Amino acid sequence: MTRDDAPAGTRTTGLLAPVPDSLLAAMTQAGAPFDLDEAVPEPQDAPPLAWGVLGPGGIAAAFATQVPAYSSGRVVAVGSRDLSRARSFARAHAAAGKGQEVRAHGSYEELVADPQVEAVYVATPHALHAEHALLALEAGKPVLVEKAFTRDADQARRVLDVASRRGLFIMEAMWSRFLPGHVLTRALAAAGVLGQVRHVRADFHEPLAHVERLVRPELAGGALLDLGVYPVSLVHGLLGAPQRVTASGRLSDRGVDLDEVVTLSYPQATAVATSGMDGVSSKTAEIMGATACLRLDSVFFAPSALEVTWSDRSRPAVTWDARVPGGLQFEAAEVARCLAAGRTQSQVMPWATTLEVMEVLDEVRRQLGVVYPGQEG
Ligand SMILES: NC(=O)C1=CN([C@@H]2O[C@H](COP(=O)(O)OP(=O)(O)OC[C@H]3O[C@@H](n4cnc5c(N)ncnc54)[C@H](OP(=O)(O)O)[C@@H]3O)[C@@H](O)[C@H]2O)C=CC1
Ligand SMILES: O=C1CO[C@H](CO)[C@@H](O)[C@@H]1O
Repeated sequence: MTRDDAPAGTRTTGLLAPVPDSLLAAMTQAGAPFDLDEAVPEPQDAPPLAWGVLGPGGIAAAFATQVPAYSSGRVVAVGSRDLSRARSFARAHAAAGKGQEVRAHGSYEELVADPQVEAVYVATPHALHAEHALLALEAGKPVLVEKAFTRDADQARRVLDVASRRGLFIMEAMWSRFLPGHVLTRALAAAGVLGQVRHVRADFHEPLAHVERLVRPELAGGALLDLGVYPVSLVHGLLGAPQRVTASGRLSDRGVDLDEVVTLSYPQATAVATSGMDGVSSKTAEIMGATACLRLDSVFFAPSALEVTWSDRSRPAVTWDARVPGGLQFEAAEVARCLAAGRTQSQVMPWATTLEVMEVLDEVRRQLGVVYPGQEG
């Protein structure tokens, strides 16, 4: 089905503009007709879910704004190390709570024990994700853990092992994967619309060297876990786990990575993922196939537009305005759907994907010589 019968802007929780018929037709010609409604279900149609936010920082505020605004989910509680911070977050987000108060807890332990909380969103610095995910799992709660999933693959294995043993849902909050622009990108590549994918390039550099959680090695700072995880995850979503990883980059005086160039090699393809926290980049990505190139316009991890250009110059380029309001509602809706279906992992962001991405990040840091406190032995 196409969206051409829906005036632009009517599907305000999903798409602002319909996908061009020419793209959908290219997919059908390639033998894989694409049902956008099935691939990107409306977040408003997901089962309702009551979230508890663990760590009321910057992204937690975006989550608590976007999830109630654009999906059937709502935030019912927040936990902070400091009750006054929890209270002020709860006040700020009460209006979005669909008539329900947001309960403020002065500890993470109290948050995960709150009987009204059906799922926990871990939004703390990278080094603490494992500890906080385990806290929620031990309390019997399903968890959505901000990216990067954990400090390293060892921690990821430990967390996934506990989720598996307890039969509880857990997912890395790699929100880009659930955005319509990324779903369509993967579908176009998988259908062969671009020809065989030969090369992927993506960059994410932003001047963030003033951000405390990114400069501190004990919080697993550095560009890679914060920014580099996006291009690496994009490449993984298209090509899977690489055969070989090579990396070079610069380190700060405190020993975190300021930037990196990561090359991922596959039998039939290559990819270059770059990231950095002391420079500016276009934040674009290109997927270069044998017959066409797909460009994800800035920012590629929440694309404003997708453009396909063909090697056959007589074929007109196709551009789609891929913007959506919010963005975090898509991953939250996926959690709600998985829980309603009794699943412990998402098929879009499965545990194996998270682990393989973490293994790439580990290998990059090994080659750069970044060792976080606690990893020495
Ligand atoms: N999906 C996205 O677009 C984005 C994702 N992120 C991810 O979200 C996570 C958090 O990032 P962000 O919101 O920017 O971080 P912030 O620094 O804004 O917030 C982190 C929160 O963690 C809590 N915390 C617990 N222990 C510590 C500690 N030792 N030091 C500092 N804070 C601590 C704090 O809450 P309190 O002390 O009150 O309990 C704090 O508010 C990261 O994993 C990051 O990669 C970040 C930005 C965007
Ligand atoms: O995920 C993220 C998205 O972009 C931010 C920068 O603008 C990052 O700091 C953050 O962790």
